[in-house]
Amino acid sequence: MPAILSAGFDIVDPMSSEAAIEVVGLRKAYGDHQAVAGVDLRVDKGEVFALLGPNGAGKTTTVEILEGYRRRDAGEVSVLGVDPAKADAAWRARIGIVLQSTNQFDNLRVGEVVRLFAGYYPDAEDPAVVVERVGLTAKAGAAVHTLSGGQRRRLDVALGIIGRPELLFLDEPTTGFDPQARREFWGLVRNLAAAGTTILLTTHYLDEAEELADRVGVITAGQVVEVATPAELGGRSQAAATVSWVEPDGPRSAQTDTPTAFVRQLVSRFGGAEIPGLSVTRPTLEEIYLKMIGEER
Ligand SMILES: Nc1ncnc2c1ncn2[C@@H]1O[C@H](COP(=O)(O)OP(=O)(O)OP(=O)(O)O)[C@@H](O)[C@H]1O
Repeated sequence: MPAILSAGFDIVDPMSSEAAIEVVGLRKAYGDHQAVAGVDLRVDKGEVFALLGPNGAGKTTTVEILEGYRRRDAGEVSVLGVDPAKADAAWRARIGIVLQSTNQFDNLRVGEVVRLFAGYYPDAEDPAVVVERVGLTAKAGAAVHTLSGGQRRRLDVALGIIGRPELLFLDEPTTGFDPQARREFWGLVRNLAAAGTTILLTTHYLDEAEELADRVGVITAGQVVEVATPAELGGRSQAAATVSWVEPDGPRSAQTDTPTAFVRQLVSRFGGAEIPGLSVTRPTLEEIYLKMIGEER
């Protein structure tokens, strides 16, 4: 070994130094069923990454292995530079997990539960600040069992972020939220991301993935079939556009790779006048995603 390394320097691989999560060839079977069948994944530090996939695709199994809650059968896994299967309390304090609600703290008050969790971490955030960030200040003195479903989920998020995690796991975080609560929650996630927190999100809401994620990974049948930005997934950015408009005798639409040229022709045909009902659309993330998983099934 060169002297410089034996003198206590770490070997830093420039390719992996900015990865929060690196997974190569991850496998996990339950009995005969191969739930995770060779997953490769890399999430960069500071990134918001969404895992998408149909029910039973292997998302939760993968995430639980990354969280250190489930053993793998094979593969290499590094989370914040540590193998979660061998992780200790110091590593655990660096990650945040938003668990599905338990009934354990039902009789405590919101502020009390957050303060209780703050005591588990070496460098916890001020509980009152976290309660404010998740929009529960007005409920700080309320018993947990009196919260609505959406308020309860915000409390789960508060408990996930109280330890100032470098990496936050959010498993289907807005299930059961009303539209306004979802938007407020998205704002909270954006603020966390802006402050540098890496976030791994699983969701069945394509609009949520599109709003929040820098990149999405689609898992089907235990394998990652594509990783891309929401704008580029499944060739979306190159997909044909649909131009729609209304002629005197009824609505029309056309698919085209050159919508600008198409609209220019329409403009000249309408003599420069306003074209009734004109719209130009590309496939939504949901349409692209459903096509992708339909092809995989
Ligand atoms: N503890 C377990 N024992 C046996 N089989 C399991 C267990 N947990 C998950 N499975 C199976 O492994 C497969 C992957 O499940 P997993 O929960 O990882 O999928 P998922 O993508 O998270 O699905 P969902 O979107 O429904 O949450 C499924 O077929 C599931 O039935």
